Amino acid sequence: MAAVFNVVQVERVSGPWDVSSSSSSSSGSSSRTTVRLGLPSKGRMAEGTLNLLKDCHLSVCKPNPRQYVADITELQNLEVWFQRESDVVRKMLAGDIDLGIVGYDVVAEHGQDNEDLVVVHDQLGFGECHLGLGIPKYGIFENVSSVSDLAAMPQWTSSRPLRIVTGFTYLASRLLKAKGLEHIQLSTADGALEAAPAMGTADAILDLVSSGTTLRENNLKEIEGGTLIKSQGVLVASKRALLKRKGALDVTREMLERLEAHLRAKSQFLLTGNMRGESQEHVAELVLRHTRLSGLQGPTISPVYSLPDAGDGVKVQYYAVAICVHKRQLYDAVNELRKICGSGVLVSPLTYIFDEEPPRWRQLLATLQE
Ligand SMILES: Nc1ncnc2c1ncn2[C@@H]1O[C@H](COP(=O)(O)OP(=O)(O)OP(=O)(O)O)[C@@H](O)[C@H]1O
Ligand SMILES: O=P(O)(O)OC[C@H]1O[C@H](OP(=O)(O)OP(=O)(O)O)[C@H](O)[C@@H]1O
Ligand SMILES: [Mg+2]
Repeated sequence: MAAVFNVVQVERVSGPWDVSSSSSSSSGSSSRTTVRLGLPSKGRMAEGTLNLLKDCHLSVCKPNPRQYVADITELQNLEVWFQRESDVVRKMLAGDIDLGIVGYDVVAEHGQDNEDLVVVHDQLGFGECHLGLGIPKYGIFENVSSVSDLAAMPQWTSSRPLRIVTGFTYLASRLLKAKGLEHIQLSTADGALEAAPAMGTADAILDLVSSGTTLRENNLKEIEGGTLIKSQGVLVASKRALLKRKGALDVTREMLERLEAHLRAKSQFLLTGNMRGESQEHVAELVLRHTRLSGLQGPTISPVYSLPDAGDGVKVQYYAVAICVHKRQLYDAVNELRKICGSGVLVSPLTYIFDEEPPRWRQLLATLQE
């Protein structure tokens, strides 16, 4: 097991990265003319990141796991660097990377509240987990079900604090006290933290949880109030880079727009069906009054022209209705269209829904002006 910190000491000691040195760019960063995007080189977040970018038609070519530099054809003047997630954040603070996609937990722990970091998109929809306390189900913890129960246990004193093992010492030292845990002692380890209580090397753990299987398999439980942060993949940037590096803000905007538009579209299907009706207005009325289908702004309705059996000239008997529906509502939507005599319903996936300027972009510009 690595170093043991007393909470009070941890607060005074700099983290793995001395943030105070981050205000000066590392050598060469100011003369660099390309924009750099840092992506996870391995682990859970690597695949999710590459898949999401691919779905946004921002394909990063990574033919082998040992390739650490790449580019994205669609984004000019951009270099992609594959790094461990914590290094993406550290290098961003040092001025060596401008933008990155990593788990929010890594930004919170290794960014250490540095004001240069700005989360541009906070919900990329993969890598969901939370940082939570895990305590044994057995022994003195058997009836402990909340952080307040844990804090109220007479066992923890300044000479015998609650020993918590975690890879998140910065967040632990910042957030656990605020939850009322007075007497705690932090220690760190690189992995398999869940073994520590049974080994007797810690009383509790503070680690990432997603399915909860590892906790369960090790006879540990989560408790009410024990979640410190929720996390998922985020797009993060260096404010200095966005303000000073030529092209950084343009690349960020394009990435943000594509991500927003894709993440919005991902949950939707486009339905088109033909309906008999007297006019576009009549069909619109049927759809709007007799179904719960309204699409983004409302249904799009267009005439379907056909040649009648006898006579000349084209005739309109059908109208095509196009509507976006949530994937979960697909079957209900098809039935609703059928109810008002819709037929031949085609269903297509959507790649993007570009709306007006994304609120996250406006938010970013406001943050940059602060
Ligand atoms: N159940 C989970 N456990 C850990 N991380 C998760 C989980 N679910 C999502 N994540 C995300 O994945 C990131 C860690 O990924 P991973 O465990 O593959 O890398 P790592 O811990 O850095 O590598 P290693 O485990 O080899 O040291 C976390 O920072 C978090 O954002
Ligand atoms: O809630 P679960 O779905 O069970 O996931 C949680 C576990 O996954 C992670 O470990 P990882 O697999 O990264 O192994 P490591 O300890 O070697 O990093 C994390 O540190 C937990 O131990
Ligand atoms: Mg891990």
